Amino acid sequence: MGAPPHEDGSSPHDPARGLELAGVGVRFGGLTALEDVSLRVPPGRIVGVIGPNGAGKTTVFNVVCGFVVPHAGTITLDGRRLRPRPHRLTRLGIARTLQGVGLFAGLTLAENVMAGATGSARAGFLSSLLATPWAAREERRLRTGAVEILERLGIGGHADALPATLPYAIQKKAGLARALAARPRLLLLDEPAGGLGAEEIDELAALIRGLPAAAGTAVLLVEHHMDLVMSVCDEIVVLDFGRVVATGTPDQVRGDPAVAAAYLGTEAITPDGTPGAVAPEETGTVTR
Ligand SMILES: Nc1ncnc2c1ncn2[C@@H]1O[C@H](COP(=O)(O)OP(=O)(O)OP(=O)(O)O)[C@@H](O)[C@H]1O
Repeated sequence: MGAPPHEDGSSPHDPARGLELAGVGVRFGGLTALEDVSLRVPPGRIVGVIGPNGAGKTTVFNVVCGFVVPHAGTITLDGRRLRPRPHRLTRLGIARTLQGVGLFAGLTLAENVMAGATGSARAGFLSSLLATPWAAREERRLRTGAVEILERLGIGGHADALPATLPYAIQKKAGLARALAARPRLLLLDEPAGGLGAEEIDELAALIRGLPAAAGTAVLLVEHHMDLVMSVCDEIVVLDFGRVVATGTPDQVRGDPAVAAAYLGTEAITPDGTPGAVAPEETGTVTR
């Protein structure tokens, strides 16, 4: 057994723990967005958060990023209490992709990824300002690392292109590359399938599946697209009205009556993530 937790809810640093939310509660005025939410994302694992509209998925994402401060509970990363601030995430070992793309429009893909590695959009300024051999070497090193990541995601050929000149799916991958460049302990993926077609989502799923095992990264995925969630996640946490109603493997969650009840009475969620009145027995999907 490990050492006991500290008074503030944290434990001694333990890189095997990953992200943990314990008893997290969030209120917006009189509305309870999260109530007693606990979940764990161990290193090297992908955990998905799903739930009907308004269930609290984005709020989970926002408390981990520091956009929303919970009134109750604790958030720890590798045993250490997290008090996240959006501008300090890189330093805390956290990277995130955004619902849209969020790349710097004036920077090439490689420069965007370099910015992800340094936590600053000023990649390239260093050598132009200092003009020292050291600064030039450092920039070459960053660029080599950036191009390697882009190649790993299959978009190395676009390293010198500006985002707006590329298809949306490539821009989304570049957003992922930028997040990976920070070598995060925790990677937060916010609706990565948004705006992509079925084939592009399959490709993305394959990429996401390959991420954490290689780097030991903990991945938290918030996503509406059931097929992506079911195919990439090791574990799924289901929220309803801000509470965890089920946790388990994709198969366990699919067959859980509490999950079906949470989704009951609203549109069916089909495997391609589109709404439609499809019976669960026909599709093997969760309906609400
Ligand atoms: N900034 C805010 N101010 C007030 N209420 C909010 C705020 N953010 C979220 N809420 C409310 O908190 C609840 C949870 O919202 P949240 O966006 O986390 O749900 P969600 O599961 O991500 O929903 P969706 O699937 O529609 O994106 C909802 O009732 C929502 O209206």
